[in-house]
Amino acid sequence: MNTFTTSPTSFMQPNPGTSGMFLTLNSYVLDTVRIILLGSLMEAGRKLFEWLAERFTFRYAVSVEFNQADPTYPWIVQFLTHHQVWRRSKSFQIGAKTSRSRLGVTLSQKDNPLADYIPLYDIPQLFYWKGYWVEVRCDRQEDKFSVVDQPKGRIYLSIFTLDVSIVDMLVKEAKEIYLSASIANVVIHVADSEASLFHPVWNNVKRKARRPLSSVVLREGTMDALLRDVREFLGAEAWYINAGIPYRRGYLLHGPPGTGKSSTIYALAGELGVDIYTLSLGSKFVDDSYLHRAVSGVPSGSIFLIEDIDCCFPSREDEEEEAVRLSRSATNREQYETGIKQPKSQVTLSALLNTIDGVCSEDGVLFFATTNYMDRLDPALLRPGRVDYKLEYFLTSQDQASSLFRRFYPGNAIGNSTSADSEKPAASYDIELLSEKFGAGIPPNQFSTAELQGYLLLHKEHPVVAADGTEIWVQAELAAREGRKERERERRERLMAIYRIDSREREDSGSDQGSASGDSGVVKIEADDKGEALSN
Ligand SMILES: Nc1ncnc2c1ncn2[C@@H]1O[C@H](COP(=O)(O)OP(=O)(O)OP(=O)(O)O)[C@@H](O)[C@H]1O
Repeated sequence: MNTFTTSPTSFMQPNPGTSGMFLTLNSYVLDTVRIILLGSLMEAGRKLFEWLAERFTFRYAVSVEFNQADPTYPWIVQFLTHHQVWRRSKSFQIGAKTSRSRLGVTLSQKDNPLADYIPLYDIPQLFYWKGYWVEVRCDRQEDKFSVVDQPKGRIYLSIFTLDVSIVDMLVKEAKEIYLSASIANVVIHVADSEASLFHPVWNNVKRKARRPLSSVVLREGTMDALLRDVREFLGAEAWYINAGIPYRRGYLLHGPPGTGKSSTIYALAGELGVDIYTLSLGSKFVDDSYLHRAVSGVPSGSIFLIEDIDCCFPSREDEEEEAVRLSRSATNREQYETGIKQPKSQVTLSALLNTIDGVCSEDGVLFFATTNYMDRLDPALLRPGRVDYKLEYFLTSQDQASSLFRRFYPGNAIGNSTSADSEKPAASYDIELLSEKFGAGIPPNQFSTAELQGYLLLHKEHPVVAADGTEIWVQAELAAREGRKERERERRERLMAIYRIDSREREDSGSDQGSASGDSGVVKIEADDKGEALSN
């Protein structure tokens, strides 16, 4: 009967299997808790350290941010390159060299490699500069709020000092290093894309090789006078301030296309070592607000250049008004063929005048504008104070043609003819004589320097051929020009005829059918002449 006896205490006694499991579980839990606690403590410690470091940086460091879309950005890249801060980076993005500014440093400046090496790290680096520790960090984060395509890079510097003026010192040094590094180039900042309200507009940097002033062939004394004027202005800041006159000066270069207006400005910028900031008023995205922001971003001591400034005022020109009237009855194709243009700029005259007045511009900016159509410009734009110096360009004189020739064949003062025709015996030549021959063959005030340059380029190895062929080339060019003029005149006449018919039809809109059909017949004849349906 004792078969099924159970001791009442058997429940109380630990079961070795269960208790082992319980203990193991217990130790797991304890370990986990310990690990969690340790992890939390470490994380808290890290956060605390970060917080303290941040507090320390905040309290004892001056922090600055450089945005890739801002002109100061290349200065700071050059500065960091100069101090070899990027050297420690082991991770790069490589991009083919383009004119576009990017967070790029060439590893070896001597070899001028074909790619930009762009450091990718965002771990802060420390370097020592003039007795200060400076922390540098860069990133290329996407700007989620930007609706337009903007360069994304940023560089952050923290200088461990309480003296804010050290930033000035650093930026000044950065600019000096940048200028001396770009001494062989003219740096051109172009506002050539949309920019949201919160972004700088100068987001494209190009470099052009510096061009000597003497390479621009102008009338005697023209370049010297311009250079003297600009230098005088740059040295007269105190005078302007004392006299209470805004410290700015406007230059308008006007004349036919291809006579050297832009070349003058680029050569001048190279000579003075100043950057050019340029935009086109004809760009779709350039409106009053854009112009205002652009000019506000031009640093003192730079050139602000607007090329073809006349595109702001098409309606002020009589011929254009006539053309717009004509366009009412002309098809799109005719508008295209006859060069009829709709107003090309969204910038209003008052915004442009405000800009030039210096209301929103930096003091010490040299304002340059070019135009092929001086007479289209509003007189308000031309008044002294806005445009202080007007320089007219002309088609080439015979002297200019000769000196262009001499510039074209340097180092060939006397030599042997390298005639294109290998049958001909080589003959010796004198560049001075050839240049005179060339100059004498060019009718004065008929050709632009760009046209002559185009001709000489055809014979860049053959000065004798160039000089000998001048007359034939001139005749051919003048004949081709006559042909173009004739065709243009015919197109205009056709359009005028259509316009007259169009107006008459509108006047006679209430008159009888017979008269209207008579007019339509004339339109048809015009259309047939042109080989296309021109009727309205
Ligand atoms: N006076 C000049 N001396 C030397 N080269 C010139 C001169 N004029 C024009 N050229 C050459 O012709 C080309 C066009 O010149 P540039 O752009 O300076 O003319 P522009 O007057 O500004 O023309 P546009 O009014 O069409 O802008 C350049 O390659 C330049 O080297």
